Amino acid sequence: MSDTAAPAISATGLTRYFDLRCVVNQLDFDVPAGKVTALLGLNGAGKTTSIRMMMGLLAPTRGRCKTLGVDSQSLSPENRRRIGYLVEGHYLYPWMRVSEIAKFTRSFNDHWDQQRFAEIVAHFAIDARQRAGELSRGQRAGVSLAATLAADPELLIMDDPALGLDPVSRRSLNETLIDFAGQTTRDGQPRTVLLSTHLIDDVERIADEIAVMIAGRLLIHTSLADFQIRVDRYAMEVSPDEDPAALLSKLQAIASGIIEARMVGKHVLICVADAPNDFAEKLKSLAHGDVERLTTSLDDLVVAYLSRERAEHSFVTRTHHGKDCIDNDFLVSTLERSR
Ligand SMILES: Nc1ncnc2c1ncn2[C@@H]1O[C@H](COP(=O)(O)OP(=O)(O)OP(=O)(O)O)[C@@H](O)[C@H]1O
Repeated sequence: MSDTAAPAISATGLTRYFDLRCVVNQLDFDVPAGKVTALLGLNGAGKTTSIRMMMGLLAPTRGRCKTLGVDSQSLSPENRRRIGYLVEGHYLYPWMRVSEIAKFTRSFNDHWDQQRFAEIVAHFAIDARQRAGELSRGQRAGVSLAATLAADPELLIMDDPALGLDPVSRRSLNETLIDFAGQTTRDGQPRTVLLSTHLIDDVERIADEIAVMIAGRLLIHTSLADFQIRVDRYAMEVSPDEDPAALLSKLQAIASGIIEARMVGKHVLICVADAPNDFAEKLKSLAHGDVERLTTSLDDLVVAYLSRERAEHSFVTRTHHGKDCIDNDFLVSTLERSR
């Protein structure tokens, strides 16, 4: 899929207030067609509110959003047919058998794929004769997923679909998603997935792109590979009487992308984006011992961003103009002592 194709979702200045509180703040966010994009953020970051505006279920206070090329506030039933929307909770009529849920849902869906429904249901080890009320939470998630995907959506938006699922159900969900995202629709359109989640391990398995929201703002949006390449962690040994504020200033003087610096025991753990080539060398000149570049999981990197109270260093590789934009306006770091 070419990166120049029109985005599946394109939000411009999307903003939402509840009373006087701004919960989504000037969101510029393109969700590329044909890719799986994971939207991350702490509780209350504004993910669900953003998704509801993208789905046309909530009006923005300012700004706008095009979903599959149409203003999200004016999506027709035909437009909506191309969008699958799955939220956590997975409500199903408890008295319906799984097979009846399929029959019921397909009755208002021209593109229904019964084989896909049956395969997904089987993947979650569900007997189609069971009633929804008898299913476990994971199985209910499986039926909702099957019903959503059997409708052959071009755009799939999922809000925390794996919430509360056991590891086996989560694996089934992830495998189903990977399989689904890799296929085109019956009309030959690439499939796009936007997934809000707290499960970073899952993101690593299924997402192409990662977007991070903090306090209503989009802080990072880039490819997963780029994120992992651009963000690094180091451990630097320091003297026990090191002054944290002075050390932080020195760190910021050698790299503008300091995301987090935490004192743990006699080490400072530093998370940095776009570190200059000589960063490790310069750290050595500040250290009172070893400097080590840490092998770091995606979880470590994301948590370093999320653990800040305020949005700090950010990079959004996917702008409307397709160019990289590094926004250091939010670079306000504090060095924390946690010993
Ligand atoms: N209808 C509403 N009225 C008032 N405040 C709301 C409403 N909906 C959401 N909020 C507030 O907006 C903020 C953002 O909520 P939102 O559900 O978008 O966050 P989220 O990132 O999806 O969080 P979570 O990860 O917990 O699902 C929260 O502080 C929430 O309390």
